[in-house]
Amino acid sequence: MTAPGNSEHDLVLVVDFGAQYAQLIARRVREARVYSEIVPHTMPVAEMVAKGPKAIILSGGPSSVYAEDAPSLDPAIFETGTAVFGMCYGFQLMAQGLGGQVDATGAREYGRTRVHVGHAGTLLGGIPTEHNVWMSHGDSVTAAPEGFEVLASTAVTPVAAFENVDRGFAGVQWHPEVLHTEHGQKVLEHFLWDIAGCGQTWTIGNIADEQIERIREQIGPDGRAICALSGGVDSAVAAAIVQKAVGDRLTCVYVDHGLMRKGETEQIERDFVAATGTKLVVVDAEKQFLEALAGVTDPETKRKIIGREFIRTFEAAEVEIIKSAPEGATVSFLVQGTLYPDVVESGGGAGTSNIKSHHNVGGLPEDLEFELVEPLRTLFKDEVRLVGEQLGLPPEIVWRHPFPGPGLGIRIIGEVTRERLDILREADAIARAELTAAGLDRDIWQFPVVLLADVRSVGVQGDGRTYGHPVVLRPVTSEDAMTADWARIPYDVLERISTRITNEVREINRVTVDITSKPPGTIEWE
Ligand SMILES: Nc1ncnc2c1ncn2[C@@H]1O[C@H](COP(=O)(O)OP(=O)(O)OP(=O)(O)O)[C@@H](O)[C@H]1O
Ligand SMILES: O=c1[nH]c(=O)c2[nH+]cn([C@@H]3O[C@H](COP(=O)(O)O)[C@@H](O)[C@H]3O)c2[nH]1
Ligand SMILES: NC(=O)CC[C@H](N)C(=O)O
Ligand SMILES: [Mg+2]
Repeated sequence: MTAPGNSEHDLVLVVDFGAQYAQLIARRVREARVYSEIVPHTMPVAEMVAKGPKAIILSGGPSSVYAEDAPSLDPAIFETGTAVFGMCYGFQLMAQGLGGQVDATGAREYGRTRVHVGHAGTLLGGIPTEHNVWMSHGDSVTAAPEGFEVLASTAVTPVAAFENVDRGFAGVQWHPEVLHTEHGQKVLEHFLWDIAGCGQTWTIGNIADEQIERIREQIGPDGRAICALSGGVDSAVAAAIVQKAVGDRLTCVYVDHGLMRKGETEQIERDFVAATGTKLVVVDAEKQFLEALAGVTDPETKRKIIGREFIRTFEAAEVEIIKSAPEGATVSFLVQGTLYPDVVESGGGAGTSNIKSHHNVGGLPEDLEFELVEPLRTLFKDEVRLVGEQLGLPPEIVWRHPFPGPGLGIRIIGEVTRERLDILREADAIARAELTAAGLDRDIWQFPVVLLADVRSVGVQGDGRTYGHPVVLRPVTSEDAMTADWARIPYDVLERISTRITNEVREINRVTVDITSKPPGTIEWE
């Protein structure tokens, strides 16, 4: 995305307090046709002001405003004459910095929460009095600062939104930037357009063309690259972009680590090449991965091992590729389909918590010798799907359910063994087949099946006692994986899945459904 000229477009700064959603806020601002940039909370106010922002948005964050080492906000920001909007932690910072009060009231709200709009004001104008928003907080504003009007409340949070339009200030306890919050974009637009007075002049450029150009420069005229290709949409789109940039100097490498689903490797070997015409090398690395994972149960340790073994596999593949490449050729670039959620969940922001180390970001080994090429690193899945469609990739690839790089390894709770993988593969194949048969693939974002391998429960089958394992069905709806809701799968479909799994997979005698949203849960169990 090219920076706008200073005078041409209004600028909104998103101050990042370690939020999961800073990049999402910046994106929503751009969708409101206003240019935005993210800055760390450590940037001095004078430096922010020097950028000439029309408005400043304060993000959420993991800390408590009253904690000793909490990222703070220089109150000078409120004297600059710039409009300010706070979300969650940012809202709490505004309350604290302007003379209100924030406390740990014990009222915690995670996920879907009903808000009641008592007084719409400018911020909540035209929005239904009762609506659902997505919350993720443990602290609450207990008193709004003087001169502010309280606009909304929830059953346990008396001050859930406020504004002082004369000074250009507003804030909400919830997350208007996430998909699951109703009317979130409207709230943001009311702030940007009606309170801060931002002009609607910004248009989003053509992501694919911009990236192709950038990658052509990064790899240079002679460089060669390998692409870590999984058959999923992210790496397919990344590969397509890089192929357009450097042509056949790109080789794709698919790793069968033994943690894939039933039939997946065969499908990729067959369909992917047919659909895209890429050069594909398939590496059988099952033994290597399972040996490295033997005896390991801790989720983060699993993730780091898998991340490391991926890189070791790519290094070995590189050596093979060079052997058959023209004389003097070297490969030093590794293309990955890394998306922004992979980065932020791995703790890759200013003060951002490490939620889980994605194998392709936080799970990379320290001695990585490849230079990474990640054309999708600032994007979200729905944007990637759009780029995939623009590039002409077939719908079976663009709309495939995401499947994490560590595969079934992070869906077996306990040690990963070949036997357990086979059990899970069977259960997973049944769940997927029934979902497809019910015509629900496009309604569901993802449908992990999780094997609780160290848990056993008593059952009765064929008049005899069984002592088997439970599986958890985890169907969710989402658009970008940043937030998710549990999917309301029809009972008859659940029934078919349950009956088939317990009939057909001998080791499983119980099927359960996970009905937790994200937050507080994540999509995967590990
Ligand atoms: N089995 C694999 N072989 C080679 N590379 C892989 C494999 N699994 C994952 N990767 C690499 O890790 C990246 C991140 O994995 P991730 O699952 O997030 O993306 P994806 O598989 O491309 O898309 P999707 O999210 O649709 O599954 C991939 O884009 C790819 O570069
Ligand atoms: O390639 C990946 N490598 C990983 O290490 C990884 N961990 C989670 N995921 C996927 O990311 C999305 C969000 O996951 P969570 O809600 O479980 O954090 C979901 O779509 C998950 O399937 C991963 N993908
Ligand atoms: N999501 C957030 O910004 C949370 C703010 C603060 N950590 C709380 O729990 O209240
Ligand atoms: Mg994948």
